[in-house]
Amino acid sequence: MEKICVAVRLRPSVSQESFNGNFWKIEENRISLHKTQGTPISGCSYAFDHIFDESSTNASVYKLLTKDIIQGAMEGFNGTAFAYGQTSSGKTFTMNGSETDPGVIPRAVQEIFEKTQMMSDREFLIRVSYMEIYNEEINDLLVVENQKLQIHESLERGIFVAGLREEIVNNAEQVLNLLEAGEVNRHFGETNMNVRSSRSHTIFRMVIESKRKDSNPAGDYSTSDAVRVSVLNLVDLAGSERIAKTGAGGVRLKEGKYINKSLMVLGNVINKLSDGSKQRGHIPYRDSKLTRILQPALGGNAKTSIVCTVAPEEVHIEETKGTLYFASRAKRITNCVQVNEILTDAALLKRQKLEIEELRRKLEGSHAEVLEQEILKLRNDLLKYELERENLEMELEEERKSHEERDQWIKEQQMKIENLSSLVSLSNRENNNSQGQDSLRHNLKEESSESNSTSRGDIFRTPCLKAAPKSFVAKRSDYSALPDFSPLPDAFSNVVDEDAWLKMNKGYVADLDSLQSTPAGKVQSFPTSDITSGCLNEMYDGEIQDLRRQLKLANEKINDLERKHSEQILLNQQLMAETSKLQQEARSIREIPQSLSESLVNFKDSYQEVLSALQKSVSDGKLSTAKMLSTMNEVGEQLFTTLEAYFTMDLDDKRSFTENSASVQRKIFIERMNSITTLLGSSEGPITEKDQEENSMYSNRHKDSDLGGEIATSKEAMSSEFNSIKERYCVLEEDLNTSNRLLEVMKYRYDSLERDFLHLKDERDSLLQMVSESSQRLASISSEKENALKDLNIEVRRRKNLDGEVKRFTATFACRQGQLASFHNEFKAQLEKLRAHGSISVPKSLGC
Ligand SMILES: Nc1ncnc2c1ncn2[C@@H]1O[C@H](COP(=O)(O)OP(=O)(O)OP(=O)(O)O)[C@@H](O)[C@H]1O
Repeated sequence: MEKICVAVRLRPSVSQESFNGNFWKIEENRISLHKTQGTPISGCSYAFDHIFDESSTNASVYKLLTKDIIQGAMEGFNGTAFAYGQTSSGKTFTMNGSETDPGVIPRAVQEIFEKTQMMSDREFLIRVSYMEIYNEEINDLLVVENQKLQIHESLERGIFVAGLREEIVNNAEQVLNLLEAGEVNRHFGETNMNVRSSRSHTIFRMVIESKRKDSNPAGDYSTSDAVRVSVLNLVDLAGSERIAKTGAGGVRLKEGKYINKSLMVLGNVINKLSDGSKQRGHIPYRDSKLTRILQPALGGNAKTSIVCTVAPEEVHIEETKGTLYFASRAKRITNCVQVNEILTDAALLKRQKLEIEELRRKLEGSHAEVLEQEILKLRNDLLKYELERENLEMELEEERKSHEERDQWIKEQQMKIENLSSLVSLSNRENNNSQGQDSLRHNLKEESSESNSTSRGDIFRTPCLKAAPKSFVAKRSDYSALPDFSPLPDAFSNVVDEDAWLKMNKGYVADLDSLQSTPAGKVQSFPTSDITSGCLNEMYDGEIQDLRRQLKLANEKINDLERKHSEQILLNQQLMAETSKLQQEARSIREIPQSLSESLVNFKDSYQEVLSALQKSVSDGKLSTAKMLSTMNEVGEQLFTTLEAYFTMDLDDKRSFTENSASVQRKIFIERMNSITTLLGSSEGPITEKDQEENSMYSNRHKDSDLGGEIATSKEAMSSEFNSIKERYCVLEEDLNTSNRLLEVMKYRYDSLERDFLHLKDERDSLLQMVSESSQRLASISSEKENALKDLNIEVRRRKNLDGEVKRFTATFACRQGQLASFHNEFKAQLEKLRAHGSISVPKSLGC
């Protein structure tokens, strides 16, 4: 356990005026606030590991605060150094420094490469990355395009930023150039407090891997093949700021809120960690990206130092108090630091060889040939066993790998089954609501695109990582395994205002329970290597039963839908028949006026033919006036009777009106007219005496009556008759319009029914498609499952056999070791005996 090293640095005053108010006084490692007269203000005195006054240099800060961390990093310990403080208090100055006084980062880089030269017995591989957290988004400062990167966590890599560029570097100059390039991409902005204020938190990271050089093959068995991997974070935080003082507005204001919020989360994490392990409870690392990335440095496996920068001006006293309070809390945090070593199999084997060689050396010097031979035999045996053991270990390793692959495969299958289940249940829901079809299809699409992208594990790799020498990173597997994605709170952009700032800087401990928005991670249980095939069977059977049940339900729903669909079709057909009947009716109604007008034209033609025939007969003197009049009368009567019958029949029952009945009436009339015309034409010769007599009789008969009046009366009757025809025609037209409207409505209804029908058909088709897809998937999953079970059974058997073999081998090995030990003891005893008897002179060094 190791405490975090905390220091405070007071920057030189920027104000020209001399102090005439309260001021900060530094005595050794204590800083306290004093009144103008010099008396200390109670409760405002703080002690830290180191305190740097205005005259301090970056060199001294580096020496006291970071040098140890760098040494640790070279030896395999993780390390973090960061600067915290209000805006314009000197964080960037401390971390980056100036040309004349380089800061912590350039000094650290320089020293690391100097040390790699000095540690000539080890070979190093160093990678660097540089990122910023701006408005709660992680951006790569080495590659401008790498923006909004995500944080992930995996067993092998711990917490890491996916997609962050890692450059392999060979010398300090290369790193400083990268830093310079990164600085260009960093977010700075001008505020009232600082013309070049950092608007983001930056993390400069170096990953140092080292391995002892194999330069001593002659048999220095004290060497180890372990690879040390350490991560060094050098962090320049953005400054906490009072909105009122910085005069921030617009973009600056937004940035300020994000900065304050993340620093508040950092403060909360520090407060929680400083509470002591018993009262700690949940540490809200996940509440900000900054704390999530710095998690190992805060209460984890890292040597950590914090330099808290403060401003001496009286106007900043409140902020300085806040920073000092933060520093005091941080001082209480203890980390659990350990070397990060990866032991290779070769290293383990070497250790064993070393033990055997020691044993051998002890026995060396004996002149007894028998013993020598025995030793040789034992050595040979041992080598044989070692070989066997190596083979077995290799086999075991392979088994383990294939087991892991199988586990991974089973996990994938489980996920597929889960996806399928959710798909089927979604389909059930969707059946009840036809409008949800689109979203279901969308889900299907998503699902398929997801399955297409299972190979997208690449995004978790560090894309630009240059290939390291294979031998060097022999036991480091690639990082493509699925990492645990660490969600961060969405509502990060919640306003953090002046009030929040004040709380933060007065050491206010926020209600952490309300901040703990990160739900505890759910542990998904996957079948482990020692799970029995029976358990797997049960598990899969249960899932498949469940799937089948859901499929059955879906089928029932589909059947129900199909039944409804056929009912709709029946209704549709009825409506269509009705519609076609109505259409026919409307068509015949529409034809009535035209047929009427045609008939009228025909009547008119026939009537005019008769009239002209009469006129001709009268002018030729073939027909007497009396005859003409009586014929006209007859013709008129005939015409009206026919018309009356015609219209009465048509209009009273327009439904039964047909072209045939109309033409029959017309034909009768025309025939009658033709016969009159023929009759008139056939009456030849001049008017006879009889005709004249008839004429005179007719004249006598009608001499009192007015002929003109009679004609006028008949004209009136005719016009009234025409008027009534007109009225009936209007009525008919109205009826026709109504029918047309009715027809339109029917047409519209028909169209909508047709649309519904097509829609239902589509739905049915897509449902059928889905069901067939689901069935196919189910079938393929079942066959895959069966195969997996078979493989698993074989695997389990093989594993058992191997375990047995390993046990047998270990027992034999132990037995041989025992034999060797007893032989050694015996040999020693013999020597002792011989020495005691003084029969031979045995050198003291031999064997004892
Ligand atoms: N110890 C120091 N000696 C000399 N100058 C200093 C010192 N500390 C800070 N300064 C100067 O004060 C100014 C503000 O410092 P700096 O930019 O490092 O503050 P900061 O805390 O990083 O601010 P911000 O949070 O706004 O980025 C700079 O001009 C810097 O050169």
